[in-house]
Amino acid sequence: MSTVGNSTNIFWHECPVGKVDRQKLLNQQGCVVWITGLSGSGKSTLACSLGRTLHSRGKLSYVLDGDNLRHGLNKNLGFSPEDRTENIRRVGEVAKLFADAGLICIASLISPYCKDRDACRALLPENFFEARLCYVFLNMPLELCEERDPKGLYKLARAGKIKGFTGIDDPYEPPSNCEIEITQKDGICPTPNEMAGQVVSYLEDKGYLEAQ
Ligand SMILES: Nc1ncnc2c1ncn2[C@@H]1O[C@H](COP(=O)(O)OS(=O)(=O)O)[C@@H](OP(=O)(O)O)[C@H]1O
Ligand SMILES: Nc1ncnc2c1ncn2[C@@H]1O[C@H](COP(=O)(O)OP(=O)(O)O)[C@@H](O)[C@H]1O
Repeated sequence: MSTVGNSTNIFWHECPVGKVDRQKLLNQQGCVVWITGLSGSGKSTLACSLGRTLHSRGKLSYVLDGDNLRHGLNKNLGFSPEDRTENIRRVGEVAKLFADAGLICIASLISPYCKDRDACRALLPENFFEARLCYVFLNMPLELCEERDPKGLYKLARAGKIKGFTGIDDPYEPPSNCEIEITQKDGICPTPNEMAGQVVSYLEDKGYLEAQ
């Protein structure tokens, strides 16, 4: 019996079918690929490209996209620092469940604050064989993201019509400890396929695309 947060008198129930059994069934290892970067840096594009590549190789993945989750699970959250922290915490917990289910979970959120990303890392500790987290920093310059501006949000933020927009009047704290960093080469952004290839190579090297 234990107390966790505000939950008192709670019990943990173990099920007979475990993560290792599920991983054998799927012939892969559950893990979390967490894509972080500015709005417009290409997070959703990479997430979809990676999901497609893994699917074509017979690997089961699921995309948790920040924008999409704000249509449901996180629809009561805004963009204050506290709400962003709660957003990342919830998605971290959901991603952990997906990884435990044996899936390759692709989380794609701005996740701008170091402390929130660190908290997710603590949730999925590297040395704990049941959980794995790989941060992918989509390190694209603000100028490029602003030039792309597919939703017109930078324009609204510059005009003062959106307050607290990441990169404009709310900070993006670049990660110093990410597993993969994707940048422009000679001023050219890698294609979505190339970006996905970089992540797939990492997953292959780690052995995550085979059962344990
Ligand atoms: N103030 C502000 N700052 C940043 N982004 C904003 C804001 N308001 C709305 N949007 C839209 O919300 C998307 C980001 O949601 P996330 O859940 O990924 O954000 S966060 O991780 O909680 O910071 C983001 O989507 P992406 O462009 O895909 O990143 C925007 O479409
Ligand atoms: N590797 C890329 N090369 C060229 N354009 C890209 C690339 N990745 C994304 N884009 C374009 O940039 C814009 C923003 O991409 P998106 O995936 O929506 O970013 P985010 O999810 O980070 O907001 C879209 O119009 C998309 O087509």
